Amino acid sequence: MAPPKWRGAFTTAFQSFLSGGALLATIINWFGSKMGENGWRFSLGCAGIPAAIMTVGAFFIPDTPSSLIQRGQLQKARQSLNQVRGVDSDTEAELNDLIRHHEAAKAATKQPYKTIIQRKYRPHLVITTAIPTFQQLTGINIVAFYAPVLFRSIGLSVDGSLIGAIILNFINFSSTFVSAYSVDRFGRRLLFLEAGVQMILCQFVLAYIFSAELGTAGTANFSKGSAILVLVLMCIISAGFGWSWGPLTWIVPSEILPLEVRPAGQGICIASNFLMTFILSQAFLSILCKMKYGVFLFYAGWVLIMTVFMGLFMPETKGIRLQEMDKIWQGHWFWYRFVEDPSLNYANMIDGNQNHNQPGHSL
Ligand SMILES: OC[C@H]1O[C@](O)(CO)[C@@H](O)[C@@H]1O
Repeated sequence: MAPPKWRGAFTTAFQSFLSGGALLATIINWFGSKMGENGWRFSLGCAGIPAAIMTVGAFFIPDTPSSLIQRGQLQKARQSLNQVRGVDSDTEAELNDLIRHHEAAKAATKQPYKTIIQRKYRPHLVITTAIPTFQQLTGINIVAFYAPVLFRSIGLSVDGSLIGAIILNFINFSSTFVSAYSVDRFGRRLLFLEAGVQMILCQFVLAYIFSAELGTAGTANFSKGSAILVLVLMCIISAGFGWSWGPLTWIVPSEILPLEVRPAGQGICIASNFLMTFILSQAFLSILCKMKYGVFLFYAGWVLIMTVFMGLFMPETKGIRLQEMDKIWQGHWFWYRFVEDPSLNYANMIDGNQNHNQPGHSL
């Protein structure tokens, strides 16, 4: 529904609300911690408020043009598209594209999971699974879930640890706005690559500080200066995450998945993310006890791998219309061999040439 030019900024709102919710929850918990034994009831009760807003708000969400087309309401779809794009814009071409994709989707949705494992969807499947899995391997939820515990272990008071967690969440939330501003101007790849380097460097320095202050015994006391440095470095990691892997994990799959495999792809994307969140949060304490400061090197290693992966396999998708997304795979140095090039096939049909796909240009 979002115009391609501003699609990244619009989709970033999803992550802004997620991290905004986490920030609010941390603040509520901080108030809860001051309320004595009923504090947890207050914290838990507040969780019902957004659920109520969502339930009521659902009645006011407008239908998207795609959904109207799926239900055969073409006239309403046209009106809806005109409403979104403005009455002056020529929306007929876009409407026809959407109808064409819908026809393809209808043919494929009988067996969506069987469809998405076809060879021509390999780039979509790999990227849609890799990004949400990697997102968790940045270690962000370890920072999110265990920040107060980590802050306690470096000598901060209970109150100080909760405030530290609020600061971290605030940085994470604010940086999603940096992403909203830059993602459609500078592109997705730049944000992935820049934030990757930023997070790796901070994780290395964190490993060094923890090893120098705590060694492997984990019993020494942190100096105040080091404790502050730890908080600052974690904030820098949080900021990098907030303007890259946080929102881009939802933006990229939503823009690369063609309609015919979109439901299956989105399902795989969310499932990979939640599965990885579950595994890492369950394993974290054991990993921490075994690896001590090495846990930061563990995550730095993963961020290095995923940054190289993005550099090699993730084409730029900024401003590309969904209907034209095929072209970016056809022009990619690696993925071109998996996708079909309809224009070449058409050419073959006309002049009988047996052309093979050639990468047009490397993205
Ligand atoms: O994108 C979702 C991820 O982002 C966070 O909300 C942090 O900002 C994580 O808790 C979650 O796993």
